[in-house]
Amino acid sequence: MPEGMEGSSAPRPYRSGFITIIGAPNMGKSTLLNLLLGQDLCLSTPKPQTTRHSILGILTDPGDVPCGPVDYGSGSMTQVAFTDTPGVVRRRSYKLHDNMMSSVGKGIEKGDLIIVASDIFGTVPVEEGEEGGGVMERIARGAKVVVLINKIDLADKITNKGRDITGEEGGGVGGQEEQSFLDIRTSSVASAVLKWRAILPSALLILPISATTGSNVPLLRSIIFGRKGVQGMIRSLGRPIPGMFPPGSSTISDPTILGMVPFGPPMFPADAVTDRSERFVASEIVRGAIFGTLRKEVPYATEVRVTGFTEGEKRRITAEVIVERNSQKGLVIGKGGKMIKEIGIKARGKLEEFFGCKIYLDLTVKVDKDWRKDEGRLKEYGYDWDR
Ligand SMILES: Nc1nc2c(ncn2[C@@H]2O[C@H](COP(=O)(O)OP(=O)(O)OP(=O)(O)O)[C@@H](O)[C@H]2O)c(=O)[nH]1
Repeated sequence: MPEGMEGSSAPRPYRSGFITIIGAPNMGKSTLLNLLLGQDLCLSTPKPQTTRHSILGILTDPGDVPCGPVDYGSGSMTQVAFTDTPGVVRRRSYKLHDNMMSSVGKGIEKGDLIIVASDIFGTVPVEEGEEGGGVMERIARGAKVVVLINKIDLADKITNKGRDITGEEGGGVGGQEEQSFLDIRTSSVASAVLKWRAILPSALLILPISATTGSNVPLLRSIIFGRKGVQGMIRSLGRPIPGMFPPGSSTISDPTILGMVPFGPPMFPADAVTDRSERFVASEIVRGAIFGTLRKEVPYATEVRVTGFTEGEKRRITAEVIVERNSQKGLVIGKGGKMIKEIGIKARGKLEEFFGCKIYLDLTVKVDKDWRKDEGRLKEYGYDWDR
């Protein structure tokens, strides 16, 4: 039994399960998971296709959770292992894309609940078959699904301000009418909800959120963990948006909410955050600094390999930045080493924040021609075909 899990053999007081977050590139999947976890585990940048590996983020809710039909009180516990997956790409140009989509498919297979992340700018349907990683087929075999319409903080930018999303007469701002759900009054959000309801009629919930401002994320969390009072929380928010709940129901019934995560003993120690190694996290942080510094295609052609990682209060991390061409090597290094220095400063700051200690970072740049096309090289760089 893993350390910290002693006494977890009785299955009933626990719920534990996998929730897989999927969606098109740049929908805010990683931002959302970081917010749920309360730390920056996953790379989130304005560039699409930042996420290349599926990453498990573990959240354990230790108490005051009604874990099902029976309220077990403060000894109850729910553990959710969220999987952040790469954005679903339609055009696969490299073996790397095959690996990314393979991990989406594996995540979908593993998920007890699938969260489909979308945004208000144009819903990208999850297609059947390879492009969608088989999500429709998985739902047909019993996976539950929740759709999130992210980036509602930007809704005003693309739609008429002040329009009541319920579409009912007299629903304008400042009237005497009942408050519409969460006071989101933009038609873009309302039409996105209806669009997704048509695509995934069985979705348990279609919820507008903002992963940057946190709008509705506490509600999402309470729903996932089946917290006490969640029904009241939903009711207090006002009229539901048409299509938010499955046909025929105006809210989620208690058993459905409480059943999002199945019964079972915890899968990880209560203080676990991820199943990934510290070296992996370090390589992702350096890759994030590259995405945040370099332009156009270059970040996509780079990989980071941590070659040295010491423990202790002052850590030394050595890493290779791998590129595909000599010309890219020049761009990564920059005039007089300016670029690599900037990447190093950004990465070191984030590394120190994550690991909570002083970091010495040594970066070197290396060319490995066409590494993205070569399965063997991908495996060597940690692209796992089994997860
Ligand atoms: N305004 C706004 N921006 C957001 C929100 N959520 C995410 N973003 C931004 O959207 C961009 C993409 O976010 P990510 O979390 O990297 O998206 P992703 O879906 O993981 O992206 P892939 O790596 O392509 O799969 C980043 O610049 C985020 O800061 C949101 O709710 N509102």
